[in-house]
Amino acid sequence: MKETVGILLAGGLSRRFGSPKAFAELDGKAFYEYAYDALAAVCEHVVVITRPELKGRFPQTLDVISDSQKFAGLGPLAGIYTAMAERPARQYLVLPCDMPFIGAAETSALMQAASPGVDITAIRTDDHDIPLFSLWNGRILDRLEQELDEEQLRVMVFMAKVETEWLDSSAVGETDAFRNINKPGFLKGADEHGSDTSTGPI
Ligand SMILES: Nc1nc2c(ncn2[C@@H]2O[C@H](COP(=O)(O)OP(=O)(O)OP(=O)(O)O)[C@@H](O)[C@H]2O)c(=O)[nH]1
Repeated sequence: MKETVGILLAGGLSRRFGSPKAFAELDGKAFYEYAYDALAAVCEHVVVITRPELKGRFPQTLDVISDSQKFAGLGPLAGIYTAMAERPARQYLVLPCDMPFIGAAETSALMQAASPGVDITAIRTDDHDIPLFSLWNGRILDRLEQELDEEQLRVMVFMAKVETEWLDSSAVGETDAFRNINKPGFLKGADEHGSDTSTGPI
């Protein structure tokens, strides 16, 4: 079994962004490539979890899978579940495709700062929680499936039910690194520090 598998979440609808965020570009590099590089720097393997219609847009050299039929398109928690179920590992480092300012420095700092033995370690800035940049223990897979079977799809609700450690973002990186880009305007105004924490089933 692998020690750490990276889960690159790229199966959302990107309604607010208007086109699939994974393929949006910043300085000529696709968002998903930033996330992939940040995960690959510290994980033995990276799996991209996306929608069937987007699979062919990723390079064939990457390990790209779709949400399991049972929970397809039900949000990030469902994506994390499928990746965990299909790629057994002791732990998983999760990163969404819309946080292009997270790099190897931040993924490695999160891995080092996480306490051993907790179910999930995630980041909290002064003004918001970042549940999707997080480290998940593989032993919670059954619990996660149970939750989805009960149609509980919210990441934050799941995190409250298991042992989640919230790290202050200052232990992992500069506040600016934790911006997620949900709307194209946030990218254009990158120096305005725009980001949006309002989400669907998170
Ligand atoms: N695999 C998978 N990933 C998802 C799913 N829903 C959202 N994500 C990913 O989770 C992260 C956060 O998603 P959001 O920004 O909340 O949702 P979104 O659908 O991408 O965007 P909006 O339609 O604007 O809400 C992104 O990396 C998404 O690609 C899903 O059903 N399956």
